[in-house]
Amino acid sequence: MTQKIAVLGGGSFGTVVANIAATRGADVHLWMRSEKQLQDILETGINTRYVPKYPLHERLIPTNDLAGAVVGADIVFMAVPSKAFRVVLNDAIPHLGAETALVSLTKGIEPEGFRLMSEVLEELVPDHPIGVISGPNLAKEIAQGHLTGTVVASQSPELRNQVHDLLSDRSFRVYTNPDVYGVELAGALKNIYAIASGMAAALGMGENTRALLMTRSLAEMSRFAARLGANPLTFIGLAGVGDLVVTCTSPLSRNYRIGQAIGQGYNLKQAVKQLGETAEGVNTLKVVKAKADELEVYMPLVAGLYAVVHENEDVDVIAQQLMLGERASDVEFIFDSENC
Ligand SMILES: NC(=O)c1ccc[n+]([C@@H]2O[C@H](COP(=O)([O-])OP(=O)(O)OC[C@H]3O[C@@H](n4cnc5c(N)ncnc54)[C@H](O)[C@@H]3O)[C@@H](O)[C@H]2O)c1
Ligand SMILES: O=P(O)(O)OC[C@H](O)CO
Repeated sequence: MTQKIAVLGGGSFGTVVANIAATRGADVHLWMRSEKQLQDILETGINTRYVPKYPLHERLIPTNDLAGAVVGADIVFMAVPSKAFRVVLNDAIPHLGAETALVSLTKGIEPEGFRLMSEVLEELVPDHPIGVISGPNLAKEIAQGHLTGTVVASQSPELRNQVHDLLSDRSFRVYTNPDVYGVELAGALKNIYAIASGMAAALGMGENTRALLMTRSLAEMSRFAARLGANPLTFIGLAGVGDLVVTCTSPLSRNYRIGQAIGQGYNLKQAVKQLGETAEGVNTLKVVKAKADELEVYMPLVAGLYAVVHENEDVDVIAQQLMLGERASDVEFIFDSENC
């Protein structure tokens, strides 16, 4: 039987995931709140604002009727920014079927209580199968047909298989992982380091610097994640290394572009305004800095970036402090730092 899929959020990533599912034969309802955007898609068959030149499949039904999109859906994919996630989910809940699965595509953290989106799902829809998708997935590259890998994480093997079968196609390969928290945390954390990398590029720093930054970012992310109970090995997969590589090197990443703008001398407010799209890393940086301070996790890059982005500290001064920081081990999950 044809599956009914709902994707809530008509931005770049929601649109490409909806289109892949439609191309694979599902009936897909792509919900967006903007009437203007809806009319544009109905008239042109393209989401011009977010993914121009990407024709949408005829099975993709754009709509602003949330109830109509969600009723009878086998899977609801949540594709709104983290700040809107809880509100949109609450609006959708009355229309969910008893068996409907929910999968988050969102890479952010709710500031109150440091909740990841899977935790918001567990809190609000505890009886439904839930999962998350994360990985090196620049929406605009997926739209261009570039070969792409992603990760679906869920504690339910049935849901992992269901999403794998729904979204796998010639240019989109789906891997699975049971570590929901680790996959999701990796996707949220890498946005922070993409800002730092964009900034370093704008300041003319070299490839040695980029390699140093990305490798130490990975060490810092996994240290923090391990302290929160995630499996640090998850970070060597696509959701960790993979996504860190793509967002720390590509100007298609909005978080990277925020860093570039700050490196060019714009302040945060100007950089966010200029971007005009979601850059989750800006808030994630704040939330993670507070959590790292609370848990006393050593995160020098987060502390340094926070000082530059949110406290207007001089980037050269912070970079010097980082370079002259305390003695540290290269690979800390293997060697005890006391013996290095
Ligand atoms: N774009 C990508 O390449 C990409 C890839 C993977 C994951 N993500 C993640 O997916 C999430 C969504 O990102 P995106 O790129 O699609 O964002 P986007 O900025 O392109 O679009 C966000 C969409 O959500 C809508 N929205 C915002 N607030 C809303 C609200 N209160 N109610 C209803 N709709 C609302 C906007 O109108 C817009 O249609 C983010 O967490 C992002 O990190 C993005
Ligand atoms: O544009 P960004 O920085 O939100 O990154 C998009 C995706 O997360 C890349 O995997």
